[in-house]
Amino acid sequence: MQRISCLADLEREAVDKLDLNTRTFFQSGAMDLLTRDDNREAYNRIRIIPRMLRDVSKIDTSLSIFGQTFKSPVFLAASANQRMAHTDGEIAASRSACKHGVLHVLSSISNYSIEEVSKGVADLTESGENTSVRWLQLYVFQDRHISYDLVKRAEQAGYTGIVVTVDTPYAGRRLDNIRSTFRVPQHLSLGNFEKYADGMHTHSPTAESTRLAHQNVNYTNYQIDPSLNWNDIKEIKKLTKLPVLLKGILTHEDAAIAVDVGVDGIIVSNHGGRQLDTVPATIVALPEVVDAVKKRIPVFVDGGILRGTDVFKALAVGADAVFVGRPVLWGLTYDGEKGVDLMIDLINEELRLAMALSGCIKISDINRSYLLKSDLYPSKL
Ligand SMILES: Cc1cc2nc3c(=O)[nH]c(=O)nc-3n(C[C@H](O)[C@H](O)[C@H](O)COP(=O)(O)O)c2cc1C
Ligand SMILES: CCCCCCC(=O)C(=O)O
Repeated sequence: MQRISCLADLEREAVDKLDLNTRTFFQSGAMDLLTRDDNREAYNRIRIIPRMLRDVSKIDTSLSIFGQTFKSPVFLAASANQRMAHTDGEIAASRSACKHGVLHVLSSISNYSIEEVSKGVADLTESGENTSVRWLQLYVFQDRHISYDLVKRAEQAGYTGIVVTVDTPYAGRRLDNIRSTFRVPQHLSLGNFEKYADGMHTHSPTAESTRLAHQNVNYTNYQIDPSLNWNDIKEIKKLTKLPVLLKGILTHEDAAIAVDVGVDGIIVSNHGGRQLDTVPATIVALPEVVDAVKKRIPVFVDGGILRGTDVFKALAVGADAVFVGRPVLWGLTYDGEKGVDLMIDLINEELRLAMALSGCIKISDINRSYLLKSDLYPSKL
């Protein structure tokens, strides 16, 4: 077997190990996969303009967000059902993030619960060497009590941020999942909802409803509430003292409203191309969001990030940090926690090298002057 030298190698190895059901769930995007693929291709079209002779013998990738320090700006995005990749699932991903001093976002639709993931990393933090920083990704369900309870449980279990996903009032039409009649394996449950399976919560997204949801293709059994709107965001803000971020913003108009309603951070995301096909690649949407936000709150981006140079480009445009989604699943599939360790090490090493070779010593040195201006897409402004 050849040595794994980059995240694309890791993806190839992982994909080889997966059955059709899991592989299509992880790889799928909406309709013709145009946005999923454009997320990557748009990074490839941007050129870096390097500077020389700047003593790059020491490179510092650390940064601070909401008063918390991280060792690298590459964070782990939320994805549902991570035990489909490896039996240790979300616990393995969170442990790896903790050891590397980066943030991990837990999906509402995780197999391990909010509390199980916290317990699963506790031994790493006991020595005081590591701090585990976890945020909860929140789907707002038709039974609002469930979503609000998830926020409270996250607070109690030591999570330090709430990421409300706003691009999923309905699931995107993922043709490969439809063709292969995607199913969550029978032995997996959705850890967060077991306590609501009491007959009182008829709108609880149980594992059974998830199975049905996938079979029904339109996923209505997930019970995500399509009536979600800006007033709900204000309610969620009132509910918690934790920073509340919106994931799925793609325009300067929505970014401006988000700042006005008091949101604490924005994740520019198209859900890895899984929702509305033909929306812009996220690196294309990023400049107008960054310009609208004017550094009042942090802006993050995800989608198609596979290389250290992609991370560099996103930071140069103005992202405070980036998230990787599928690469976490490739790492988990390849070798559980160790596979995620490998994924994080590889992309961090590439980022350090991209910084050194372009003459940037620390994260705050990276800015738009390091990108060829004509490669930055004209936004709709
Ligand atoms: C298999 C899979 C499951 C996902 N589940 C969720 C989820 O539960 N909640 C959510 O907000 N985003 C979810 N996402 C989207 C990711 O958080 C992220 O936006 C996306 O994967 C980024 O693109 P990338 O995979 O190209 O890095 C999922 C993505 C994948 C691939
Ligand atoms: C209503 C759609 C729920 C999808 C849940 C998991 C997810 O976000 C994904 O992309 O898959």
